Amino acid sequence: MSIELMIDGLVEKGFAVLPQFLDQHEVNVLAKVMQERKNLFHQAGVGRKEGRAVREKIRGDEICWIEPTDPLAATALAQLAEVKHALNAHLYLGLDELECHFATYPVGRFYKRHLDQHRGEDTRVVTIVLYLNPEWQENDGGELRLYLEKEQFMDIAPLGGSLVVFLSNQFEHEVLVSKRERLSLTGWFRRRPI
Ligand SMILES: O=C(O)CCC(=O)C(=O)O
Ligand SMILES: [Fe+2]
Repeated sequence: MSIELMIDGLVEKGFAVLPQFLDQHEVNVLAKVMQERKNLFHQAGVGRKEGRAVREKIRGDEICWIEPTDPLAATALAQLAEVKHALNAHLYLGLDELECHFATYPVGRFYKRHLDQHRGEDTRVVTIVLYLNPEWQENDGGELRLYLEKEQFMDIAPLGGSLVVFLSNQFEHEVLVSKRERLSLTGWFRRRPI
């Protein structure tokens, strides 16, 4: 993995894509962990606090939160901790913990355009998405569409092992309809509340 390239991308554009951040073996391990925890997943919601609700026309993924000490996710979490250290060392972001969950989009599901940082007191600073689909094909859909300036956008296929990193308050994004079950580990590096 090339942390330098990631830092350059974040400084210049606010986002970076790192293909093969995780090796195929580790991708398979995590995909299997997801499979084994199938009955711990629940339908994801949108909104905050009392307003939080499941709205499948906005967001159709099912999620399962990951504890920082989860032994079966330890390799990936250690690599992500290195990412955090690099971000803090080079960009002085003051990132603290990683809040993360596994997510699965069953066939036909999507997540409409949104921003990850909620208005108000939210401390999510950097979004990371690590894809766990070993054999994703071009026509399987499920791309992450990242909105750039002037309504331009970039589509990123959820290829197994690739990591996408972006500043949470700067990029609206959406997940296009997935034609196959689509797996990922999604997370947010948070800043300590002041
Ligand atoms: O899975 C992805 O590509 C993005 C997921 C996402 O936007 C989210 O969970 O907030
Ligand atoms: Fe998002």
